[in-house]
Amino acid sequence: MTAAKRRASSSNSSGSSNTSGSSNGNEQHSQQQHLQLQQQQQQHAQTNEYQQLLQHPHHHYQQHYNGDSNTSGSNSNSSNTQQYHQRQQQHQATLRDCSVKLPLDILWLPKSAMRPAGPDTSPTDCILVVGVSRPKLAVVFLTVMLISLFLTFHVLYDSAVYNIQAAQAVHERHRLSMTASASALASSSSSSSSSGGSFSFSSSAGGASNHLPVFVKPVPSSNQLSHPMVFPSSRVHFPKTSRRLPQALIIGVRKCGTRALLEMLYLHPRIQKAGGEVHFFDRDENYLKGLEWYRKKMPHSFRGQITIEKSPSYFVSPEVPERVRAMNASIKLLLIVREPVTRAISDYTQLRSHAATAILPLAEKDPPSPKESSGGGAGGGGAGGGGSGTAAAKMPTQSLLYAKMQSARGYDNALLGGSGAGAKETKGKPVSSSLVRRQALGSGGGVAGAAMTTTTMSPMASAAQMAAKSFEELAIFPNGTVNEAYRPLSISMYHVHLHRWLEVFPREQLLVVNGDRLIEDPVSQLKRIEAFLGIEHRVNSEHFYFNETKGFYCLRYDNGDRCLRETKGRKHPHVDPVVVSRLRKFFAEYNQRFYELVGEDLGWPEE
Ligand SMILES: Nc1ncnc2c1ncn2[C@@H]1O[C@H](COP(=O)(O)OS(=O)(=O)O)[C@@H](OP(=O)(O)O)[C@H]1O
Repeated sequence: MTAAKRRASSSNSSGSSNTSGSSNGNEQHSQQQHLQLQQQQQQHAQTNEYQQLLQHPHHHYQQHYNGDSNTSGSNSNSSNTQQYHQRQQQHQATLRDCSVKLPLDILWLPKSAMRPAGPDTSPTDCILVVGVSRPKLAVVFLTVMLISLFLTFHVLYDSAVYNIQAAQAVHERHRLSMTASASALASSSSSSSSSGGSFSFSSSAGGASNHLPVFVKPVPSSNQLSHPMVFPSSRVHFPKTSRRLPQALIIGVRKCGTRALLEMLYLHPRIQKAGGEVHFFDRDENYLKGLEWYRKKMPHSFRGQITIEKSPSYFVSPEVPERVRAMNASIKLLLIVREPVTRAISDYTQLRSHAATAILPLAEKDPPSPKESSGGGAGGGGAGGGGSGTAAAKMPTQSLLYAKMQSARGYDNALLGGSGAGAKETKGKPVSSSLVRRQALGSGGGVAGAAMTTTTMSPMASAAQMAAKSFEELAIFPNGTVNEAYRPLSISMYHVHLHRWLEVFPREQLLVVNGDRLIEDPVSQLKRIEAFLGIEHRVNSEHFYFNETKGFYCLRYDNGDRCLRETKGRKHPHVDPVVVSRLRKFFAEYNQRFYELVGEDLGWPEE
């Protein structure tokens, strides 16, 4: 207690004794003052004790305990003393531990060190004085701690964001695959003929994204991040997905296993695929829509993934190589080939199947008039062609089927023996074909094709003929010569088409995949392709199992086993071995030229 306060206290107390009997009011007043004074004295004593404690904590602590034992007076005994000593030893051990381990001197204060913050505050408001012996070190220490905390948080945040995005991408991949399957079912009649019936079970993204139902929310584009960022994106690169133009193309050949190849490659985590055949480079109406249109047909992919699209008709369309180079001169090209005669028979089998499916429903109803169907093609009849849009709307099924058949005729009239008006394309979108024929076949082709024009024959008759003719009839003329203009045969003249590609792209940019080997031993072919694409070897035998019923390898994805659809691996019709032999001899020379171009002998039989 200070001297001034002591004086005030004594004068107050003497004043109160002097006036004690004078009046009740004075008495109450002096009692209040006395109480206040007592409180102040108490607080002052506590402050002194606290200051002593800060200066001599050990000493004070001892006194504190001593005081306790003194108050208990005669009750103090040996067990109390023992307890006290034990507690004191524990306490001192704590002090020693802390001061040794840390670079800072930390003073642990007992609970009794907590004191009211000031005379005006309530006893519950306490202050704790923290003393730092080395303030600079403490600042560094605290800063390091704060930075590590921040970085830890940041790393956790980033990994959470990454996981969310990755999950979204996987979900999107699956969702698009499901949607594509659904839309493929819905539009199978209009698309299967044009895609050669090759729309697969697991098509995803790409063209399929076009058909997303309205209730499916699109994935936010790469440029819009749907989460707040700790750092600006220029400094931290979150793995983003976006639609990218393909870095690799499966350019053909039709019926050589292009779908199987794409699905097998899709087993690789670095590969993203466009689901449907986009036909960007070979169809003028698509090509004129521009690269942005094409890009939007591509699936979402992470940076570092390779987007692949396959449209087998690219291989045989003369304008395609230049167009592809204009998009990306360093693009990687995959060409899958198969023994040419088997390929031609496979082609014939598919064309005949399309013709048959086109006939069946039409036979039950009157065929639509040519006028009604004139605007159609695969896109369906209606207003665009000058036909009756209303009529088309009233008979969607019939129109669709008719359109499908017409589109099949575009290529499939080749089934009747020639290249025909629409022979260049495969999806009922006629583009000038004479040039193709001249380039591919020289002067020999087109005789039979010219004899059979689709305009002179009713669709049903045409389809019926398509379905009725045998492969032998179509491939070999009655005089025994080979019908080179027959489309399934002309496509099998690989060297003609490849020549055009190699005029535009260096040989190293093109990998020839053996389709016959892909059927028998997919892993060996995929290993080559992985190396060619510059991605690590990931697809192995665990990803496949042989399906006895189907007679083909089926694929093991993370979420289940799948085989290609039944349009892949159709049973081929029996073809007269004499015809097969005749055709093999015919192709022997062409095959040799092809081997020379690719620098590899694929060993196809010559008779
Ligand atoms: N694993 C597996 N499963 C099923 N089918 C397989 C497989 N691997 C290759 N193939 C062969 O692929 C042939 C179809 O080729 P494409 O996919 O290029 O046809 S299409 O041009 O897209 O229509 C198809 O031809 P066909 O047998 O004549 O139907 C198959 O022989």
